Amino acid sequence: MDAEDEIAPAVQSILDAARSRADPGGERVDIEPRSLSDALSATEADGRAPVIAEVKPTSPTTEGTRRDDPVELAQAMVDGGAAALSVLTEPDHFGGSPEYLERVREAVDVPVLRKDFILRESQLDAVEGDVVLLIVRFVDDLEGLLAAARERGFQVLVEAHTEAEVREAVAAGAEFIGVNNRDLAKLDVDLGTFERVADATAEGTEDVTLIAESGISTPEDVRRLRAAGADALLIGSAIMNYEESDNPAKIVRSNTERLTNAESRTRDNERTDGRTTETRQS
Ligand SMILES: O=C(O)c1ccccc1NCC(=O)[C@H](O)[C@H](O)COP(=O)(O)O
Repeated sequence: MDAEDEIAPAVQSILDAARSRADPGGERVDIEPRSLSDALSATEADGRAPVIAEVKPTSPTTEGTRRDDPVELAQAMVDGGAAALSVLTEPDHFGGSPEYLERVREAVDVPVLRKDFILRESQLDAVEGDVVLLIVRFVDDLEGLLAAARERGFQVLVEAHTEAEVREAVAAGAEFIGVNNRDLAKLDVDLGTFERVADATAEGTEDVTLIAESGISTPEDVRRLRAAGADALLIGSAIMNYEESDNPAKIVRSNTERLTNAESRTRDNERTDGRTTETRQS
């Protein structure tokens, strides 16, 4: 898909900023990553839904900016049972920074995803993380960038929004594919996106870890997406929007613990769509 095809002005602005951001300079990173597969499997084995909890101070669809210490937030998310963390490093639209990621990764022992809009190889070297995000729609040479990320030791979460993008990600060799429920053309969120795309690509993604992204805010949402085939769930706003009377650990916990009794596991069992799969390891 053409990156400039139908895109929300806020997303165009994010892309423009990513294109004009100076290269980080310095050395090429060389990472010994914490395994995302192992972290997701361990949570699963513990009878909980694997949640990747996101530290996102603000976003184009959020009002205001949270000024909480990212390290305290991250620790609360891990205390709440997050299998892994995602940290925004995009500064201009999400209030993130590579330094936040560095501090968070030092403070926790779960894998940390660098959430940013990476368009070219040099941007991979801004900071060490365990996983980087590449968005199919925005990357010109997905295979090349995937290889460049892996050469540095990163695991890669390849983000898609449509069936065609998932197929592109699979063809490029992605092991982790995120299906974003947020349409970057309009910024609407529709959990049905994951359901439709996972169903349409069931044949072909058997060996892929599928992650449902965006718009997930209740244990019911988690159950619904797990039933549709999500191996893990990426949750940002629902945690970041916690009220003063609440806390992020409690919100993460509510989205994992309550699933213990749900009959929703997908990949290790016979799926409701009749697809039988094996336990995923990579
Ligand atoms: O979050 C946004 O408003 C946003 C706007 C434009 C492009 C990307 C955006 N978010 C990136 C993400 O992928 C989400 O932060 C992530 O999936 C978590 O979503 P949510 O739980 O809905 O915060």
